[in-house]
Amino acid sequence: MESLDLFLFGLAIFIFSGWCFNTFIHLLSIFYAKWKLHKQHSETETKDLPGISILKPLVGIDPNLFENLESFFTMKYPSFELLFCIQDEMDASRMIVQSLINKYPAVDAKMFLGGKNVGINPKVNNIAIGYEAAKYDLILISDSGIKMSEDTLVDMATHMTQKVGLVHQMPYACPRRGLHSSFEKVYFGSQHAKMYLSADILRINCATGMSCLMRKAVLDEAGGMKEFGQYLAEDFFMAQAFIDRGWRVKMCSRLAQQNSGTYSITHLQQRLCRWMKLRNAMVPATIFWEPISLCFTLGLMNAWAVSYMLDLSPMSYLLVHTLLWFLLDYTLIKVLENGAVPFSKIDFLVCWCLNEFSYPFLILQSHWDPKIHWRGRNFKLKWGGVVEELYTKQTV
Ligand SMILES: CCCCCCCC/C=C\CCCCCCCC(=O)N[C@@H](CO)[C@H](O)/C=C/CCCCCCCCCCCCC
Ligand SMILES: O=c1ccn([C@@H]2O[C@H](COP(=O)(O)OP(=O)(O)O[C@H]3OC[C@@H](O)[C@H](O)[C@H]3O)[C@@H](O)[C@H]2O)c(=O)[nH]1
Repeated sequence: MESLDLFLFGLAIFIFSGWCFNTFIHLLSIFYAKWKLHKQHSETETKDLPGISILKPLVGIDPNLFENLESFFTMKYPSFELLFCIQDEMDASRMIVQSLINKYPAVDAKMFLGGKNVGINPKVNNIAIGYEAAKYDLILISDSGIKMSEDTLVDMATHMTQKVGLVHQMPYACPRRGLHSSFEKVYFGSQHAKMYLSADILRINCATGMSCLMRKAVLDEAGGMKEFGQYLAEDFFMAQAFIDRGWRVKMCSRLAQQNSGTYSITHLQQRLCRWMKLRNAMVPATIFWEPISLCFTLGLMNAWAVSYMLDLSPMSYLLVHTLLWFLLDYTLIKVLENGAVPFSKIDFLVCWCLNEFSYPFLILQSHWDPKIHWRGRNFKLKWGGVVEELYTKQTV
């Protein structure tokens, strides 16, 4: 009996320490975001910045594509080229790109059609020709849904100091209409931001590939696009290749403004579930840690722990815990917004609850259905992250 008591007491201490650690990284991420993000750059900083080849993989169109791509033509940066990689020759995005090239003749922009089969990852295949044609030593891979502000490239390039090999942007979202837009902001501005910022402080590889500036020579040394095309999470393996070679991977001070015109809560959740499947295969420790780092799971576990150790009411503890977590998340999103949050506190509460209650089901789904569906294609992931494509039998 005594040894069971000892075990339970030890377990309660362990859970309580996990809670303290989690609250510490929550606070740390807020202070780090306040210190790191939204830095201004002087005019003199922009001088002597190196040229950048920007790779834009495109497949299909959405209502905001023109606006998003146009933001690349209007950036303030000494020298850059835009390399639009269009997966399918008949793709409607071709017309949008052509009209922008005509509208901004002074901008160095080219189009590449059809990609090149270097592996399984369709995004990597799509950018492979543009990658080979890139004329600068730095390349920026930037997804189609990203909208750039005028000074983002300057911010990224100034982070590319001597020891740094890869500069990435933390994912966030532009304000759009409807609750689903607020939901996207709440997810990326709270749960995701806390982990992403903490990972950057602790130098854990967490780089998301939607906006990544990289030294091309290092990618070439690692095997080029052929090497990364075998993985679906090419972003994780690219960042790892830099770390393995002794380069620093750094987050910059501008957020990646996702502004796709096609968005809904279900669409976002399916995307998050796809990312979760990638994480489960590449970093299996997250299978254990991710579920218990959620507000209600950690809260319930710690409610038992504190009631066991201190004879506190688990219910009142759970209420205080949830309120504290909620307030920390709201503070974090305010810091990311660098001003007022563009929706009401009630909307925040609704989206926050929706995310906290639905996320455990996404975790279950990621294990239940391990196949990956991405833009109409199906893939099977192997442990380690290597992927193979699954084809559906066509019956005539
Ligand atoms: C009691 C508290 C313990 C805290 C443990 C936290 C474990 C959290 C696990 C996972 C959440 C990470 C979310 C990060 C966003 C990654 C987004 C993503 O999946 N992107 C993919 C698609 O672009 C990409 O291929 C993956 C890149 C990296 C995945 C690496 C995951 C490891 C993350 C570890 C984060 C630790 C945070 C620091 C906590 C101490
Ligand atoms: O078949 C495809 C799918 C996607 N893509 C391009 O890849 C980019 C990202 O696509 P999506 O927006 O569908 O996907 P995500 O935002 O979830 O991508 C994210 O997760 C998977 C990683 O490999 C990516 O680096 C990351 O950005 C877009 O620019 C898209 O045009 C292709 O070129 N071909």
